[in-house]
Amino acid sequence: MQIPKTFLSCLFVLTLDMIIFNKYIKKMFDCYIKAQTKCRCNLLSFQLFIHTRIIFSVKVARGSRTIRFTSMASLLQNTRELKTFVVDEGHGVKGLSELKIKSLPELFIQPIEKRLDMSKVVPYESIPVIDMSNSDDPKVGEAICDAAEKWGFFQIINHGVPLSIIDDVKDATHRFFMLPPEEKKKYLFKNSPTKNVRLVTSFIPEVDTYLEWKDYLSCFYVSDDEANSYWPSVCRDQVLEYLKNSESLIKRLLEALIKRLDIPKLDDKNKAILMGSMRINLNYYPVCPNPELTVGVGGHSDVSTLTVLLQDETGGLYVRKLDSEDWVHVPPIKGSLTINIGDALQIMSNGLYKSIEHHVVANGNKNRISVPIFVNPRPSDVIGPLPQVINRGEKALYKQVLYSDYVKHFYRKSHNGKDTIDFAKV
Ligand SMILES: COc1cc(/C=C/C(=O)SCCNC(=O)CCNC(=O)[C@H](O)C(C)(C)COP(=O)(O)OP(=O)(O)OC[C@H]2O[C@@H](n3cnc4c(N)ncnc43)[C@H](O)[C@@H]2OP(=O)(O)O)ccc1O
Ligand SMILES: O=C(O)CCC(=O)C(=O)O
Ligand SMILES: [Fe+2]
Repeated sequence: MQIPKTFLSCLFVLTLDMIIFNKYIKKMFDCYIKAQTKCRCNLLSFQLFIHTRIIFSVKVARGSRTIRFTSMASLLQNTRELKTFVVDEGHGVKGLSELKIKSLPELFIQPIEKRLDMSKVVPYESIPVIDMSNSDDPKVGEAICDAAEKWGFFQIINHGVPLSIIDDVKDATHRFFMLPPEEKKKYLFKNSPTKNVRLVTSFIPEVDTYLEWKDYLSCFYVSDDEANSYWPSVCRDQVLEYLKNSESLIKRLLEALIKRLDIPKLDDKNKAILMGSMRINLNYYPVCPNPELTVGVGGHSDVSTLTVLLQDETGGLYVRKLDSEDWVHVPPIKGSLTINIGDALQIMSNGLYKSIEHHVVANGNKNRISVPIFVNPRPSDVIGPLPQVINRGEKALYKQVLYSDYVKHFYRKSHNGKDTIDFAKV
């Protein structure tokens, strides 16, 4: 097979002596030719490591056949170059983690106050675990409302979402993140054909001064047709199936929660404001060289009505205990789901239910995934304390706000504990 002409116009950023270079370039061309003839890949990415200090990153794209050689030292020292590699080229922190770097680049070193202080973790406390097998039983409903008031977080077992569907969505998450960067890059906001699907590293890399050690794919559900057209095909069916299978669970949870707000049932009107839109994220937290210096996700509360969180068996999610400096670990329980109240429900319940700050630590040994379903009002809804709550004679603690304004406010700043809700305070 012929080597394409454009191969000759390569960009070299070399810190290598030419003898080593010649030896490895020959290997790379061999690899390229083999892969082109055997696999018929559109896009290939080879990364060869020499010692652990130098990386050759060879990218061969059908449209723009380019080869780029970058020294690992230069990549790690130059924050702009590193941000481009991680954020803009589809490598993500996963790509960085796979370079087997020995120490965390400065870009990811979080100020000490943003990291979780492990001395504040209390091992003897845990969030409630609720068995949902008999969810019509008033005692189960009471347990859900108590947990939402006192903890804002609880785990559920026997929730009715089949284990096979849960396993499929976990596999699908791994499949998506295993895609080569050239493939994942298609879902970066700047390339995605829809604003409802976006692949991101950290939280808001444009705003975060120090990046978080997390990649995520965020999909806002509009319709099956839209999902079929735009969601990544390697995970789309499993993610949709998981969303569909969670719907009845979400309704049962909301039905239980609104009873304590003097709302007898979930009708079309309150259903729209409580669960009118869904966003599902696939979170990937790769192995980190210095987990103690960074965060997976910094302390934040969700802006949802409620969140249904699926975590794998790794652990690492911590929840702040209500009105306290203590933190509690959420241990993985096989087949369980974690539920947390978001800001929208804290606002609608006039503070009865608590949207609690939570935090994910980075891990030095294992890649971790999690899949939150954010159950939300519709962007066009105006939210505020519900009339049924105010009719009980309570003073409104929150203003009426357009939900999309609230969410945009959340997405314009880095994580900072519970500060988003100030936007809606009276
Ligand atoms: C991601 O890491 C996280 C997430 C979280 C917790 C997340 C949640 O609780 S998600 C629940 C969010 N709620 C919804 O998505 C429900 C309703 N959706 C909306 O209200 C709208 O879709 C919208 C988000 C407001 C977007 O409105 P629209 O005007 O149609 O769309 P855009 O113009 O594209 O976006 C406006 C604004 O928001 C930014 N943005 C939107 N989506 C995302 C996203 N997925 N990731 C990052 N940023 C997003 C966008 O950049 C725009 O900003 P401007 O400043 O340019 O206005 C907890 C912890 C995490 O680490
Ligand atoms: O990964 C986790 O366990 C939690 C993630 C999270 O808090 C979020 O995506 O909002
Ligand atoms: Fe969260």
